[in-house]
Amino acid sequence: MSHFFDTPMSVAVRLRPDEPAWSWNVKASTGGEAEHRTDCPMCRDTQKDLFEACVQTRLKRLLQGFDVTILAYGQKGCGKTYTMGTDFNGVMDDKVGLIPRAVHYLFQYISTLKKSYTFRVSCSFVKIYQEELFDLLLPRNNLSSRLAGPGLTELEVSSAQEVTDHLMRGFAKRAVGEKPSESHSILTLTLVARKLGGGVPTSETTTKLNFVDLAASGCWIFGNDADRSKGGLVALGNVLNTLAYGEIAPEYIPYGQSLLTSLLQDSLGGRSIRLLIACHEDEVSRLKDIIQQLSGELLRAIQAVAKPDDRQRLEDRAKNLEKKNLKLHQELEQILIDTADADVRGGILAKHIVQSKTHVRRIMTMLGLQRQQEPGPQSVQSEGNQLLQTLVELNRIVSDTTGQLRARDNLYLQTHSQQSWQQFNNGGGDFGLEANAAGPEDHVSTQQQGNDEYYYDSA
Ligand SMILES: Nc1ncnc2c1ncn2[C@@H]1O[C@H](COP(=O)(O)OP(=O)(O)OP(=O)(O)O)[C@@H](O)[C@H]1O
Repeated sequence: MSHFFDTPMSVAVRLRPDEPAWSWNVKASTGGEAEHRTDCPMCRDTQKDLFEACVQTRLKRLLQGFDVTILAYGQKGCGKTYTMGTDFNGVMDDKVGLIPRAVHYLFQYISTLKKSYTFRVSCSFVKIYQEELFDLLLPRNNLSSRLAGPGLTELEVSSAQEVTDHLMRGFAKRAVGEKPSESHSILTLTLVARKLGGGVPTSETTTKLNFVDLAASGCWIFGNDADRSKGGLVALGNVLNTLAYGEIAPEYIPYGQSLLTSLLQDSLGGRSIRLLIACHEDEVSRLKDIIQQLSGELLRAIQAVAKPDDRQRLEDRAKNLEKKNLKLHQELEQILIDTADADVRGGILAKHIVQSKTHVRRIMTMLGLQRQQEPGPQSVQSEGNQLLQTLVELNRIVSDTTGQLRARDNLYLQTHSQQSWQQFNNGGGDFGLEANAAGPEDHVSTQQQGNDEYYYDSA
């Protein structure tokens, strides 16, 4: 925290330490007629830093006759309770908020002044929910009680721990019935200081220290009355705005607009020091959260209305078919290596080619169906074309291999025939006519394997 102006009305902006730094000014406008602008320090500091920079010095003003009111304002979950320490759990660690720190500091401070003063400190703790006041310190039951006549419980306290014990008990009651974010809570310490002169009191000063953990708001406190349902927030804004004009007679300050402002009347105007801590969540983080939330909702909506994804299914099917075809191709190559008989090879080749053609036709049929609904996905077409290329290549291999095998067989037969004829001519004679009937030319087939039927027109 850089610096802080000790003025009657101050505004501090609190950002969580993990949020990115950003600068801003708070502008409190009253309809354009008067304008009060406060340069706010960056409050991404620790609880300790915040306390030391903003609260500590103000506590000393209590003994100078000033009421001190510290208010935490902001949207739901932005750290009002954390900042105030209203949810204190009894452990004084780094995370402890302003209230426990302040009461410890205050009791330590007044203990150093005992030679010149006597002190009486009392504590009250209330919540305001929908313009009703609930006493959080009534000892007789565990629930907060709506006030009806007798007035607030004020418990005398002589140590910081007594105050924090009351705070913890009261906070537990605050949470009963509705969410803490829907109610205001006010912890008030009333300090009666009697100045000693010659061992006897010579003067008496009564001052109040208020910690106000406001209900969550969705709007900035100044100049926006959209949040009227939160009751006191708008009234508080009106009071603070009016006070910002300067010297104004109390009857013109709209304290009566809400229970909150009525209760705090003495501590908001006159000789009071007010600190409003605007707890703020980072806008970028908030928008990111919204985007994430909307993305999730969109996805869920799509899943709810979408039919099964045919395109994906077709692509998966095409890939499976290509894998099968590749396997066939590998088997074929192995057969070509292993098999010596040309006719057997030819038969197996023909079978595989038929299988491959079947696969291709199935893919093409699926793609054709898909195209009737919308343009076929490029990836599926590309799969189909690749498979066709494979088949064309396969066909070429088959033709070449068949041709080579036949040429070899023909050569063999020719040679064999020539040998036979030679043998025959040389006088073997037993199979001469048959050998002539099955002349070498008849074994040579001119079978052609045209490629045309494998081409797929992807247009
Ligand atoms: N500056 C901070 N550093 C670390 N944690 C924080 C800080 N501010 C808030 N938190 C954490 O964020 C959570 C919400 O904070 P908190 O309850 O104080 O918000 P709130 O404004 O009081 O909420 P509500 O409006 O619901 O009452 C808590 O778990 C709190 O510990």
